[in-house]
Amino acid sequence: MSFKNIAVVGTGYVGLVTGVALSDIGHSVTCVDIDEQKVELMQSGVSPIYEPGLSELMTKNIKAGRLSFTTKHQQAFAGADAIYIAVGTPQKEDGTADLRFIEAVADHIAEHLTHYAVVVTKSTVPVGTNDYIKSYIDKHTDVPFAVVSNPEFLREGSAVHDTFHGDRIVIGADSVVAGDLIEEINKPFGIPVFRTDIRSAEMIKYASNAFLATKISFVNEIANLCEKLNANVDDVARGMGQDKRIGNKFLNAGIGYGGSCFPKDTSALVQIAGNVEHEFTLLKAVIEVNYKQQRLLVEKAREHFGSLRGKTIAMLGLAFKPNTDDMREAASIILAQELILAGARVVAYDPIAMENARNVLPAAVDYADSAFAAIQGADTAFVVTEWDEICALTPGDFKANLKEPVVFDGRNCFNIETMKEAGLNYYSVGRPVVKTEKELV
Ligand SMILES: NC(=O)c1ccc[n+]([C@@H]2O[C@H](COP(=O)([O-])OP(=O)(O)OC[C@H]3O[C@@H](n4cnc5c(N)ncnc54)[C@H](O)[C@@H]3O)[C@@H](O)[C@H]2O)c1
Ligand SMILES: O=c1ccn([C@@H]2O[C@H](COP(=O)(O)OP(=O)(O)O[C@H]3O[C@H](CO)[C@@H](O)[C@H](O)[C@H]3O)[C@@H](O)[C@H]2O)c(=O)[nH]1
Repeated sequence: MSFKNIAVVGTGYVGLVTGVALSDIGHSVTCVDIDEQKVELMQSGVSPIYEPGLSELMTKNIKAGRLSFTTKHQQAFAGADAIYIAVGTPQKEDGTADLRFIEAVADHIAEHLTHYAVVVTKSTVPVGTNDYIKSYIDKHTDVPFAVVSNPEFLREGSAVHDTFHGDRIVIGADSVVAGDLIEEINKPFGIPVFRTDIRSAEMIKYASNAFLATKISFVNEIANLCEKLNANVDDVARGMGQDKRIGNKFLNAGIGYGGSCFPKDTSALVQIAGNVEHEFTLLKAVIEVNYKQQRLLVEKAREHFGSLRGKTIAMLGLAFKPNTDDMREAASIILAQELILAGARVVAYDPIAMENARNVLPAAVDYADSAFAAIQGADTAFVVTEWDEICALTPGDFKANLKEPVVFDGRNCFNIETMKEAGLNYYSVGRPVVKTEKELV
């Protein structure tokens, strides 16, 4: 195996983790980003994002001389065998993918490419985008190059683990030689490789995310039914999941999916379908179910209290999932907005995402230093993200600190029986409501 020179463009969750992992398996990697502050941090060995295990691996490979950072594309591309594109493809107002950052990278490649290299697209891009990138660069340079689609499947919060232990690596290439190079680069990971054409690879990414989002909205609809029929969705999901054809993953009912991928990628796929005059009815329903689900706790609290005006609500967990500092499309944003609009006071806490949260939550939100501090003196608590620290609160903690013994749990963190024994009113998702004797009279 010969190690390669690799440039990675964009050092977000995908680019930085990819660059660090590729250097760890032996390649010589230069990461380039336009954000000077970020690059300065990374040059000093500090990761600008929170991702378990990333900092350690970063420091190790910088020290080994295999990993460096720059703001200069020309420097990163010099001598590169492969140029990985890992910039953002956010959602535009109409739901389509914004390819501005991809086009900017294509411009850089056209300007600075001096020798044959394989351009590898890691970013999630609509079907046909790699063809567009190819023709875009082609128009501006005579230097030969190939384009390969290599979509990324890592999850935030376990990005390093997923990169080393992924289920598959998808390589979409029209040039066999270029596909072979990317397969060779990835060989040390020891992960099964799936080879296909470029457009199918692009579609695999959207189809995978849309399918996972569908699983979540499906189980959430089952949860809503369970509430009306007095069944328990946790048991229903466990019973369903034992059928190997269904599988037990991604069947956790709750307040829906957030994050930087599912919301934008499901919307983009609806648009991609629309562009070829296909109405993706199923996916539209998945999105609609999620919209309602993200607002569920406010509805439940309104039903319990009547008015929320003047109530103080401890919001426990702000990131879109545990083990990340990412606030993109987090349910906490919607919940905080709705609560403030209803005249409530919100006291928020998250172990890691608080700094990012301050930039996106309404200005009226107050912050606490711990989960425990957040519930002290609050009327009620909303469990929004299932961080260990939050799930470690005991029913006794809630009972002793909340003004009213009522908890709204959006992630089914707590045991119904123990909440009942502690004398709490406890609302979760798709499970029987626990009401104190007093309430039931
Ligand atoms: N976040 C995830 O978990 C995840 C997983 C799989 C796939 N993806 C996809 O990967 C892509 C990247 O996502 P992300 O979350 O890592 O994005 P991000 O927003 O966290 O990071 C993008 C980075 O690119 C940099 N950048 C923008 N333009 C640049 C340019 N011209 N040159 C150099 N750097 C530039 C930005 O400064 C930023 O640091 C998206 O298409 C996303 O859909 C994301
Ligand atoms: O059973 C479940 C599983 C997840 N979620 C929610 O779904 C969202 C997304 O979770 P997860 O998929 O774990 O995190 P992401 O980092 O967004 O990862 C998804 O999006 C990435 C970006 O495309 C892909 O690479 C990954 O494969 C895909 O899992 C979060 O809000 C979770 O709370 C549920 O509500 N129930």
